[in-house]
Amino acid sequence: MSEVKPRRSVLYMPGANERALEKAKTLPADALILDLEDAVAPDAKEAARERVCAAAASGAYGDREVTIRVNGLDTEWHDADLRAAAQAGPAAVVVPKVDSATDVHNIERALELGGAPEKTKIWAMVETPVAMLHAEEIAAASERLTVLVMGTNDLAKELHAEFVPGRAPLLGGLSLCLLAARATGKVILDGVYNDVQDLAGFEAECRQGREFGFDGKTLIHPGQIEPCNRAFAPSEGEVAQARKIIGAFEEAKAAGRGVVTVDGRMIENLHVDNARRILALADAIAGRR
Ligand SMILES: CC(C)(COP(=O)(O)OP(=O)(O)OC[C@H]1O[C@@H](n2cnc3c(N)ncnc32)[C@H](O)[C@@H]1OP(=O)(O)O)[C@@H](O)C(=O)NCCC(=O)NCCSC(=O)C[C@H](O)C(=O)O
Ligand SMILES: [Mg+2]
Repeated sequence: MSEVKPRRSVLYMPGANERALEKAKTLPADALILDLEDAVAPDAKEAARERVCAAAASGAYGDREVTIRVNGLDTEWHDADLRAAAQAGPAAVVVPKVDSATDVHNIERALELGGAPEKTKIWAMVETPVAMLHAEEIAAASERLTVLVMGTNDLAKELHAEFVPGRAPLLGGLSLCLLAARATGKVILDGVYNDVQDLAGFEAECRQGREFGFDGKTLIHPGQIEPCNRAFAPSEGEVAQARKIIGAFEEAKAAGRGVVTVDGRMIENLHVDNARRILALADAIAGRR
């Protein structure tokens, strides 16, 4: 099994907000997105770029993966953002509104020309109707692309959709992107929940994302981190069940059988693979400082 990195909670923070950048050093998020796009006003873009790149290069964020979200491909800031990010060498460059494999190839080339280290990956935001329809070609476009990030605010805006509990208007797009991520072996993160005071609504959306198969969720406020970590981590019960399944299957295999029941349910090889994935994620979470 390839290395498992927990990406349960991935917190955006405005790149111009010095206090938030400092605060993030102690927050229990698995990853951070230092934002140069939506959360930064045009006049503050250049100062934010410098601040964010210095933060990403500082090594001051411990185990947290530090990424930089650059401005979109069609903006006046994009090229300079990518050049500066390539030099800073974050864990990833998060690129908004990626619509095609060609976009991914252009980003990849710019990172190479900018001298980005191998460790700097591409996280592509999928947040337009075109991206939903091109999700597979985007996900498959490059090995450097390791993560798809749902942009559900932009997607809702483009669809003229409303935000409703259960997210019915967005489910088609979410499913297409999940299919694309799993078909190509990429990680996929759910979109943000905008009401930072509605904990019950947030928890329900985390549960839905987990049930769908998302690896984690993007967040906008520190108060969302702990409930999100809980929602996307295997529970004690799930870990115990995974161990039971693996044990029972090993016994059956030793007795020459390829199928067994655990608590009345059929268990085959594929269920054991899933149980191993759960244990690997639980171990990776336990191994975090
Ligand atoms: C949403 C907020 C504007 C709320 O701000 P505020 O009311 O000031 O929050 P609090 O007073 O409750 O803050 C308490 C303390 O926490 C710090 N804080 C707040 N948010 C963050 C954060 N994101 N990261 C780190 N630290 C944060 C405050 O500084 C307070 O600290 P202290 O003073 O020491 O007590 C605000 O939370 C915010 O700006 N959030 C991020 C917004 C953002 O990044 N938006 C862009 C990304 S989302 C997006 O673009 C989605 C996508 O593209 C799509 O299409 O869907
Ligand atoms: Mg967006």
